[in-house]
Amino acid sequence: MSALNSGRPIPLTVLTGFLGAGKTTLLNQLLRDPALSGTLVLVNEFGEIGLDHLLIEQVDGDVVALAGGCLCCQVRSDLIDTLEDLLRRRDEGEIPAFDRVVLETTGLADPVPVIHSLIAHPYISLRFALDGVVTLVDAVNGFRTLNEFEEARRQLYLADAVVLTKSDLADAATRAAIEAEIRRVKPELPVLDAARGEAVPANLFGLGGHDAENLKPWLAAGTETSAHDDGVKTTTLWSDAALPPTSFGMFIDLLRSEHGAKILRLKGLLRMADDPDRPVVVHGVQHLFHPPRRLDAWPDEDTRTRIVVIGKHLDADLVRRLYDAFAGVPGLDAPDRSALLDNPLAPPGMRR
Ligand SMILES: Nc1nc2c(ncn2[C@@H]2O[C@H](COP(=O)(O)OP(=O)(O)OP(=O)(O)O)[C@@H](O)[C@H]2O)c(=O)[nH]1
Repeated sequence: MSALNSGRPIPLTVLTGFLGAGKTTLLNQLLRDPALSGTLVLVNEFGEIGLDHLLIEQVDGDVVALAGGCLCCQVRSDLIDTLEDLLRRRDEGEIPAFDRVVLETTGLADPVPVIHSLIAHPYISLRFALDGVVTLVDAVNGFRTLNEFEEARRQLYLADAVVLTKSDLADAATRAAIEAEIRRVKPELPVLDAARGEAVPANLFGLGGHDAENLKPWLAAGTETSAHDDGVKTTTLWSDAALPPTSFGMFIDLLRSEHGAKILRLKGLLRMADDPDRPVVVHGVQHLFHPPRRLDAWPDEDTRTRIVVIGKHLDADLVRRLYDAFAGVPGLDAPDRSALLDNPLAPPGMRR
């Protein structure tokens, strides 16, 4: 019997994890599993423009049907409003009667207010039951992130299960150290290794929900969204022109070598000159840049290059000017591509 017919609350899993930990990647894997048919995925994004909902099986629009009987929707303003609207549409038969929800939070989200809204709201708490908080920890960057960001620590404290991602990219010592750190913080927590195929629905769902008693100290500590760490800002770059592949490589190299320590996350959908109809997706997470991936087609009608950079104390104007120089956007007082590449004073790797 579905949750609608039985009147039982709909289980809701919060999927959290710092910027670039691998939440969208894991969701895409999960959505291929028949165990998730009937699931609604809610994507919450940080930044002027969102790319995540486009990268989930490349869909756009309001509520979209995904292959395998799942739905996908973006939290546009407020989580409670979005959930209420979805319930109404579900109850009126406008959208299929989903019987599970997975909420992907933004990487910088403090999960406490999210969970508080879900369990304290008079109507929402009747219709949804918090099934668990699944926190992704990136084996490569996890240590630095846990040290530096209160949001990352809270994500770990509130977890009912941890998924360790990118252990395939970490050496044995780094992997062991991050696992030991997770166990130090929460010894009883199940730690599932994504690279070993342990992050499967059977291990991630039905975690038993949240014990309100355990949550009380956190909720008492403040239900307001904690301010993002000082100096964290999002910059969005757009460009109509197709980028020569070499230019983009150089832009990334320069950005990483000169400003890498200040970059928390870079995500881009790029229009490249060699094949403008098949955009390239790039992901940077702190110093780690993942191999670019080519899509078969643009995920929505916007075929411009879009890049979102989340930085800490990163000079947004400088990033924009650097990008414009490589993208060939003329600007006052800005170097063009050849000036950068032919300049004998350019940083190593940039000279021809
Ligand atoms: N090698 C490897 N790469 C991974 C793994 N998980 C994620 N990635 C890569 O890490 C990058 C970021 O992954 P996403 O899934 O976009 O991360 P996210 O947590 O959704 O990112 P935000 O939405 O910015 O917080 C992508 O290039 C992924 O392909 C993993 O277990 N191993």
